[in-house]
Amino acid sequence: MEYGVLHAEDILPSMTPDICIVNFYTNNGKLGLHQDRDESRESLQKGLPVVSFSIGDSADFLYGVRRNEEEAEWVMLESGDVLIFGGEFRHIFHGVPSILPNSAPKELFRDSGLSPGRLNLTFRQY
Ligand SMILES: O=C(O)CCC(=O)C(=O)O
Ligand SMILES: [Fe+2]
Repeated sequence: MEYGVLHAEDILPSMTPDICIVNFYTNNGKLGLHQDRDESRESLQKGLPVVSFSIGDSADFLYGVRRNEEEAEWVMLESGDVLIFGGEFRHIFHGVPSILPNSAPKELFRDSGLSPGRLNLTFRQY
């Protein structure tokens, strides 16, 4: 992995998103390790990035080069975090094994009317 990069566009190809996939996780919500490969062959070959926005409760996020939870790396995604993967890591396996209930900023649910849980938006180019 590259560290110390200030701008994702310095290391990833730019894209114009035309797809947004919306996931909503309740307290027991989870998503198994998978690759995002429903986009066009060209998009996948170019490594056009997936841009993922997390809103609401925090989530454990696993990622790795194989579909193996034991080997996977882990990061916590909190409300407001933006995760981007593309380039040589476009085919990385990733998933959400668990949500941390009641971890969102309190004002969020109060002010937005969003149901308790975690909202994730991923933008991609087909
Ligand atoms: O909820 C997330 O952070 C990941 C969502 C995801 O991997 C997907 O929609 O393909
Ligand atoms: Fe995914």
